[in-house]
Amino acid sequence: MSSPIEDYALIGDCETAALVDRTGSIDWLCWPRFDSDACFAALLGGRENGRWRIAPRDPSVRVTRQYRDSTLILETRFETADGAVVLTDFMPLRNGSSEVVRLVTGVRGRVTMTLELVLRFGTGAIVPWVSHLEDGTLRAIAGPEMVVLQTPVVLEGRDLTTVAEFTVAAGETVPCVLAWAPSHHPTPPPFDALAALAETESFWREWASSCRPAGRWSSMVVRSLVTLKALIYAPTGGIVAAPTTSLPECLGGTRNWDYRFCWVRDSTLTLFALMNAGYFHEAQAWRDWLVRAVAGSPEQIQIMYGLGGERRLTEWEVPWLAGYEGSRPVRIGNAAYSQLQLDVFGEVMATFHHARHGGLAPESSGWDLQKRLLQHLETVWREPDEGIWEVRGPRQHFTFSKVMCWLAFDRAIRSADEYGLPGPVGRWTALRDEIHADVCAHGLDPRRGCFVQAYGSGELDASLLLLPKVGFLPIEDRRIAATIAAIEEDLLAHGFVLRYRTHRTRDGLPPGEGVFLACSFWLVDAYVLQGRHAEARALFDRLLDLANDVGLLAEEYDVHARRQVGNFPQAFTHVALVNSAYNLLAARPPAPAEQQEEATAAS
Ligand SMILES: OC[C@H]1O[C@H](O[C@H]2O[C@H](CO)[C@@H](O)[C@H](O)[C@H]2O)[C@H](O)[C@@H](O)[C@@H]1O
Repeated sequence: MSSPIEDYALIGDCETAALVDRTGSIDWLCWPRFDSDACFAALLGGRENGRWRIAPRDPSVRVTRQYRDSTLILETRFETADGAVVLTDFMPLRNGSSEVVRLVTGVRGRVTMTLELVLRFGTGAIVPWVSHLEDGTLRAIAGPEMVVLQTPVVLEGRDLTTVAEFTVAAGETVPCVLAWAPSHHPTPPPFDALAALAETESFWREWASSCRPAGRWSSMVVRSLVTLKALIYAPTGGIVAAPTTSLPECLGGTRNWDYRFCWVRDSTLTLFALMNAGYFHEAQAWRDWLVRAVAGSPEQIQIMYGLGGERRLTEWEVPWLAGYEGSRPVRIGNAAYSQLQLDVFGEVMATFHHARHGGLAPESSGWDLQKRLLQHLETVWREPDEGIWEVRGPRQHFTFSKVMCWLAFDRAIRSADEYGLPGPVGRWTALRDEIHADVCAHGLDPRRGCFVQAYGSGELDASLLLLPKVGFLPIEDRRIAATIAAIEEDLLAHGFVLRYRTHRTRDGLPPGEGVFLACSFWLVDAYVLQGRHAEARALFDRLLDLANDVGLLAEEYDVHARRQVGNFPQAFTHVALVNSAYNLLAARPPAPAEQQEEATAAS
């Protein structure tokens, strides 16, 4: 059985990522891309579905771990009765090859370690053919894939598993390097693990050093940004929503989805957070990715794509995996790719508008693309859709979707005005005003005076917290105040925010899920706008407390089980965290005592 979600840490090389638990086991790794088949899938099944564990043979008295400063290099320290070792895990940035490096360094005494490598290609199903080459390399091949293990440790094959036992004394370092290559390529050459460590460290340090300081929240903000950067597929600029599939939104339930794709929504929001923190290079790469991905007929625009812009993301269920704590089915692919979600138009237009402010290099095809999107939006905004939450029930006229259509035209008008870009501005203005009137007429509950989830519905929806943030109505507007109050009354669980009441909404799925962390950060933002600073800070700090020991958050949190749930780590959540931190920071100047605290945190 896998570990609790919060026991995992992320390592990655900006093309794929792995999850390592507190016992030194890598239980998830898709190779060579985020969306490839996994060779370690124990996360969604058992050890027989593939994992790589390096840990002390005898029980550890204490396990602590941390990332090395602002990097993606994980250090797990095991204390045993015989001494202490540090296991350093990382994936070097690629330079033609792809590796997972594990270094075992003795800190005190002499510690006997065990290594157990279970390679199962095809996401936990295929046992490869394993051979020991003359130079000591272990090579595993099945079909198109090859994985090799290079280490001075003497390896042995037992029960379709590679095992070893070795002792590390204080001051010694034992390297283990696992490399992937297509099976028709030559076996990867010997790899200098220590040189790679130094290069990887300086890459991440340098990248993190240009982050705009976030006062007392700097370390959590940097961790979130490093995580977001790790989710960007470097060759194309596409951004995955999370590196995992099918971590359940409800333990033991069926709300299990594949997030290893690029949602236009999640990607734009990620960029927003990165730009907020001062990163524009990634924005440029993603804009170019988007221009390529949506090229062609505007009617065929999708809400999500593959890493390279692939369009067919057919969803299927994996029969051989038992699922995370029995949460089945395990899904690969995501049927949401063919949905209509009107909010993405607003998110795209807002992000590009923001990027212009930040000085993103002008590019004519970028504006052309945006104009084409608006042309298409003009023909579809009156349609019902699946909405931001991607319901699998009947389409509805979701209020948030319509508001984001308003936003799309509003930001286009502003871009045209401020940067002298060609319109038709008059046409966009008429549409913007028409949508605004439509939402105010149909998206409001006349009895309570608050906005509701969908036209004609009495249900609330946490996405409505974003209405003042995008400027649809001012925060002082009584309808906005009523909406925030109604959400506080109806959607809070232990002070955190549910997306909506699943048992009262036709989302096509059995009810029940955790509180949605991004939505909880949106409540922080709403409090900031309302000037409720103490409540905003209190909620923000409670949310930060949900992060695991290395600062990572999943999509949701189960307040009863006190467990993280949903895919992990999730971009959406970390994006919201970053934005809330900057919003809180900008809200008011810190008191003198806090200034001192923040200066210490930033140094
Ligand atoms: O629970 C229903 C839906 O859950 C997923 O969508 C959620 O994740 C997306 C990626 O982070 C996010 O963009 C969306 O707003 C969330 O609702 C899943 O991908 C859907 O297929 C599923 O219907």
